[in-house]
Amino acid sequence: MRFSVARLARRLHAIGLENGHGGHQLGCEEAIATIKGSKMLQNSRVPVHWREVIPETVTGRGISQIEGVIQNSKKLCAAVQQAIIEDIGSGDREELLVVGGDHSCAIGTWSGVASRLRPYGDIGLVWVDAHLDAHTPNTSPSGNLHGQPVAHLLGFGNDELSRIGDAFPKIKPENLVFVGIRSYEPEEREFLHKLGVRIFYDDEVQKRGISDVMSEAVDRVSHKTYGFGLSIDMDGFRVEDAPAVGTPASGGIIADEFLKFMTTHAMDKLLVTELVEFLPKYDDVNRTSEKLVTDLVEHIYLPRFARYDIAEELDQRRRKQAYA
Ligand SMILES: NC(=[NH2+])NCCC[C@H](N)C(=O)O
Repeated sequence: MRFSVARLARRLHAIGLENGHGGHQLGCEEAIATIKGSKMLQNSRVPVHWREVIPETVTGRGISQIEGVIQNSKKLCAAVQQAIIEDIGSGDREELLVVGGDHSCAIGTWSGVASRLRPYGDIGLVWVDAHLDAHTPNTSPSGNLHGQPVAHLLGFGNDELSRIGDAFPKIKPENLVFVGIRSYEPEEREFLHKLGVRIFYDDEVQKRGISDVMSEAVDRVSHKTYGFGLSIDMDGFRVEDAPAVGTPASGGIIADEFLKFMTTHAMDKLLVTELVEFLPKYDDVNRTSEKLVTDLVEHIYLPRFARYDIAEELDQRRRKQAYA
């Protein structure tokens, strides 16, 4: 049934988690309201149907937010599981987008997807980011939970957080790849290297180009899996392409080339996309980050919805400054 017939998906369903207290700076909790109200996104060719928006539970800042993140992760996981029960985000007709929030939301998102699809197979994950986000509470220098989702998804760290959805690790190291990495602490790099996780650092991306790297990344996470997820942190892109972030890092992915890849590579096994770390109050006068969020949604999903080759049309739309 899956992947054997042409996809005729018609709707993009979205789940939002309004979380921000896992971040280094506050403000990502405002991303859902901005994206929901975005005229650019409403005028895009991929209308978003909001299924559910989950308010954030706050218990503190830094590591004191861990109780809050446990609550938020459980709620987001349940919402994602329910969507997949309804055949949304499971590789069939209906597509699922999860919007954060700070990147700690990834624990809820991918725990929901992995636990629900476990009877069918493992899931893969492409983690597009400037950061590795692979600390445990013991190694994190900042205590911030947005720097810790990956370790928990691999089955390490806080017991409650690593057992959201079910008691098993959510991602196997061989089914995880990072793209665009350029800011991390030695402990998290060491941890991932020991597990044998493939990391495409920013210098490799600069050398090979994002298209070449992404096609290898997608191949790797598709190989032995039921399907894969895409977790996109806005700070993975160059600051000029995505200014509205709380932890910017120099270098980064050229958004235009990333978007072009999305229209030229089939990504048949993509299950769910997650967009995180958009911090609206830092957007510029042209609302460059809001435009990139819109472009990402259009470039990832329009090719999946259209029956004809959409690459050229998207190319033209991207170049048009009409939104600003
Ligand atoms: N999702 C993010 N923006 N993560 C940034 C993490 C920064 C740093 N490695 C930390 O643990 O605090």
